[in-house]
Amino acid sequence: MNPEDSLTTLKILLVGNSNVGKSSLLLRFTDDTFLPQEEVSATIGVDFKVKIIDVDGKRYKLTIWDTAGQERFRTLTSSYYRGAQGVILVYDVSNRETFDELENWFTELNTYCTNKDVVKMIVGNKLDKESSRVISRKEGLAFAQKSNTLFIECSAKTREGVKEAFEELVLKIIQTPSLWVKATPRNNLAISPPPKTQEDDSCC
Ligand SMILES: Nc1nc2c(ncn2[C@@H]2O[C@H](COP(=O)(O)OP(=O)(O)OP(=O)(O)O)[C@@H](O)[C@H]2O)c(=O)[nH]1
Repeated sequence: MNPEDSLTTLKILLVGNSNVGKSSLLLRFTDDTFLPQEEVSATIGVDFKVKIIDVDGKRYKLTIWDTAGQERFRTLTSSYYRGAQGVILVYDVSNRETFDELENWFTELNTYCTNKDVVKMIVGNKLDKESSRVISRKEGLAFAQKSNTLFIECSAKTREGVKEAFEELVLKIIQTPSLWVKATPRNNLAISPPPKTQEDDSCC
């Protein structure tokens, strides 16, 4: 058996307006690469990548799904959300419209997400464009707090904050036991135990 098959698999989605940098964040996180503007094309439908990461001393297999921000390229919305444990809502710190439209992304997420405890994170991307920033960190954070989500600013271009965003999201997912559903080859859905804590060690 491939050792990767026994890993806990977590499904994470990237949503947000077109051009905010969802595909770039995914590429930076999985391949540590940033494509020049002329090589970037809009996502059509859905794309996904797999990445193995270690968080809190344990190894996880992430399947990270990237959707098209443009309405005309969006397909299969409900199947995309099904079973997701984490959702990253991305906006561009230099574009107010992408921030204002986060409300619509929340509505879509609340309509289609099957996990009621799904962990949500708001990510303000393009932090490197400091001189054209229109959403302050304070405003982004206030919205995230109001929406009860995690928050981080980052730049797919400079890599600042990207790894931290995914790691923080995964950490929160593993701290949410109701999301611990693991696919195994024999019985399709098995609940895996929550991570061991210090309390466990001291118990009995
Ligand atoms: N300066 C800067 N530009 C970025 C950053 N991230 C992405 N971009 C640029 O923003 C543009 C859009 O990036 P994409 O990753 O294709 O955006 P997307 O959200 O996946 O777009 P859709 O596929 O249409 O939904 C590209 O020209 C990227 O090079 C960043 O952190 N900083």
